[in-house]
Formats: sequence, C-alpha cells, structure tokens
Amino acid sequence: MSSAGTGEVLTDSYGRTVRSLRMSITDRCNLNCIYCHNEGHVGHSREMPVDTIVNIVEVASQFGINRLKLSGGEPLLRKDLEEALTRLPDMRDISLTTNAVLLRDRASSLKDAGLDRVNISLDTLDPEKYRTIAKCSTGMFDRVLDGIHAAVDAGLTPVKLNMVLLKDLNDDEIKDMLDFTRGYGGDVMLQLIELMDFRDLPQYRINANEVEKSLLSVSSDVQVRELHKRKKYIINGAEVEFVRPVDNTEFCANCNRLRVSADGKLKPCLLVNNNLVDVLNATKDELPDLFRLAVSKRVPFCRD
Ligand SMILES: Nc1nc2c(ncn2[C@@H]2O[C@H](COP(=O)(O)OP(=O)(O)OP(=O)(O)O)[C@@H](O)[C@H]2O)c(=O)[nH]1
Ligand code: SF4
Ligand code: SF4
Repeated sequence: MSSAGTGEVLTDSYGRTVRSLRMSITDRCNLNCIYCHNEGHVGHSREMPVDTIVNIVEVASQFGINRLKLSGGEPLLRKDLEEALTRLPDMRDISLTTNAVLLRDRASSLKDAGLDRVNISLDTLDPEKYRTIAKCSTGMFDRVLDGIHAAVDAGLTPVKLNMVLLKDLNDDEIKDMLDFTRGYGGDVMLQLIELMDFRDLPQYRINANEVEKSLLSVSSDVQVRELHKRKKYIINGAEVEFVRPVDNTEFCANCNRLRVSADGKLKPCLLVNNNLVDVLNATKDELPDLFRLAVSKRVPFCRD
C-alpha cells in the first residue's frame, strides 16, 4: 500500500481515530522551566527542514487529520516558522504552543501566514515567581505579557493561557488568573495543567481531585471536550479547562493525537520512546505506510 486512500482514516487497535497531529519543531528553548518535560525527549536533536514538515502535514491531511498543533521546545526559535505555515495545506485548526517571549514582534506575521491561535505558558502573575519557575532573567515576564497582548491584537484567538499547577507555589493564583483572563473579554481563557512529574518534584504535586472539586463548586456549567474528555468549567463568564493527564485512563482512552518529534519521528505517545517511526528522510510516497505503521504501534495508556 502507499498513498492515503480517499476517505481513509487512521484508527488504532483500541478504536481511537487520529484526528490531530502534535508536531514539535525544535527541542531548543529560551527558558528552562523547573518542570519541563520537553515532549518526552532527552537532549537536543537535529531539526526537520520545512520540506519535511510540509510533507508530513500534507499526508496527515490526506488521512483526514485536520487539526495541527505546533510545539517545541520553543517553536518561535525557528525563524522559518512563517515559511512553513504558508506552505501547509488548509486545515480546520492550526495552533501553536509557545512561551511567548518572542511573540510580540511575530504575532501579525504568524497570523498572516495562516496560524489560527496560540496557547501561551503563563504559570503566575508574579514576576519573581515567574523567574523562579522559568529559571530566567528579569524582563522575560514583561515580554510574555506583551506577547499575550500582541496575540489578542493579531486575532490569534482564543488565546489559551497554560498554567501548570504547582503546590504551594502558584496554586493559590487560580482566581487571579481568571480575573486576568476576564480582562480580555472572551479572547483569553485559562487552561490548568496537572504537573506530569518527569523531574521528581513531589513537593509540587497537587491534588487534582481537590482542584476539580473547588472549580465545580463555583462554576455555573461544565462542558466535556472530545479530546481527552477534558472538562471545561464556566466560572462567572470565564472558561477554565483542566488538563489531567496523570494516572487518568479516560484521558488516554480519548487521545486522538499522533505526535511528531523535532527530529522527524512519528511518536505514537508522549511518554513512550521505544515505538518511534523515523520519517525524516522518507519520500512523500513512503509516508502513508509509515503513518499506518506508527498508528499500529499506539499503546492504550502512557505508562504501559
Ligand atoms: N499526557 C499528555 N499530555 C498532553 C497531551 N496533549 C497535551 N498535553 C499536555 O497538555 C498541556 C497543554 O498542551 P497544549 O500544547 O497547550 O495544547 P492542548 O491544550 O493540548 O491543545 P488545544 O486544546 O488544541 O489547544 C501540555 O502541558 C501538554 O503536556 C497528550 O496527548 N498527552
Ligand atoms: S517554555 Fe516550555 S519548552 Fe521551554 S523550558 Fe518551559 S516548559 Fe520547557
Ligand atoms: S500519555 Fe495518554 S493522552 Fe498522552 S499521548 Fe500518550 S496515550 Fe495519548
């Protein structure tokens, strides 16, 4: 078999049809967050050229994958990101996850190149805590705030603010973050993320059930997303999504993502590294079978 058949979709042996592609385009980053999982990778590797990125996305799109998430490391460290975006096929949703340090000056060009929206990492509204968490110099925090403004101005909306909850460090800031997002009307929303503790930081692990309970107690509505069955709470007109990947079989059972590593490997699951499929040097004709192979290697749960 070679080309993706008309209407062919990729469904794994657990019944999960792949609907979105999450592609890391660099392992490099200009911050050094205390909890960084670097998308399950260790060290830095060679980066895919734009041609490879485009070929992979084109083939994904032939399989009906219509959502693309670009991530890093920090994807804005790639100066050819706009070029890649302009060459991608039409998709329902193209988004970028960034720390926004470099976003202010590129928000408009990214929008013009075809980016729909951004998720921005912001764990705290306190500049000193930001420095502690991101292990960076003074000044970065203000650049992130500028990046958020610029993203809203450029229409890269809804902007999601990714806040990794860290016990006794920022878990008392949820209300302040919500107030901050309300300041942008409906253009900015909050996404709380349960720490995936790759770095052995037990002191920062939160009790996700308690967080969920307290969100529920103040929300007027709860919606459930198809992806990962994530819950979205509506609190005084603001939206808060809670990403709970830890020991959560429902999360994995509803995982419709295939990943691509920065060095051009199809990665069936974030946390598994022994089932990667190298596509860095594959021709476009070879890619469909490699996609089928990667999907056949998907595992039911991350820690199996
Ligand atoms: N375990 C696991 N964690 C994920 C997965 N997808 C996202 N996450 C975590 O969720 C956090 C937020 O991810 P983002 O890159 O901002 O994107 P997203 O919220 O998943 O995607 P959108 O809702 O499409 O914007 C990240 O910290 C990821 O580590 C996944 O498939 N598995
Ligand atoms: S911004 Fe993201 S990629 Fe960079 S160090 Fe922080 S968590 Fe890791
Ligand atoms: S950890 Fe679970 S949700 Fe994340 S990629 Fe793996 S199977 Fe999907």
